[in-house]
Amino acid sequence: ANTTGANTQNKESQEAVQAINHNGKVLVVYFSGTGNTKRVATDIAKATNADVLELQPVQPYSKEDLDYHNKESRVMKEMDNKALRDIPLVKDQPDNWSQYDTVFVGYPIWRHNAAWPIDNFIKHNDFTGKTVIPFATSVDSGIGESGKLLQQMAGTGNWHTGHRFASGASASEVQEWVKSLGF
Ligand SMILES: Cc1cc2nc3c(=O)[nH]c(=O)nc-3n(C[C@H](O)[C@H](O)[C@H](O)COP(=O)(O)O)c2cc1C
Repeated sequence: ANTTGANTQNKESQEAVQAINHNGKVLVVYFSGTGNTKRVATDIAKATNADVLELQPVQPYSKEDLDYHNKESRVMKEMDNKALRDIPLVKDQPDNWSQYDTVFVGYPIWRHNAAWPIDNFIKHNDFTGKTVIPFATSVDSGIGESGKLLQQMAGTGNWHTGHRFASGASASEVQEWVKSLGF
């Protein structure tokens, strides 16, 4: 590593890289109900040489559970009742957490916000000193306030605005975005 680089860089270019430590280890953490976010997460991990943790609810969501056209489906009941949105995860604390400098956090957009199965990951980890980059997939909604709300939930970490991909985003779109972050 070039230890004198930080001193010779001007302020502007330091801001341009937004404190991503590209020498550090990268982790991609995501929840995916139907596989779209999983695909994007996998493409990000390939492009950044990252480790991956898929967040899996102890009680997985079936296709019927995710039917948002049915008011009686699991996801719609959870949508209507905050008390049901505490979703235990098989594993919500990544191994060797302290070794990661950059963490990508991925989720589907559920009614204009981050899908709540990631909340226990956000609440149960300390993001101090880490660069956190949210990403989402959705049919047509933007990433909106979802990243900001997760940042508030976390209370720590250096959070980026993040990026929303269409449900069927191509690998090359993902690669371009990752490149734009300087990887
Ligand atoms: C409960 C629920 C709510 C959703 N709400 C939105 C929404 O508000 N806006 C949108 O564009 N897509 C919405 N979608 C579609 C998903 O964001 C989209 O299909 C996403 O790519 C799913 O990612 P996944 O395959 O990783 O689960 C919703 C899907 C579900 C299941």
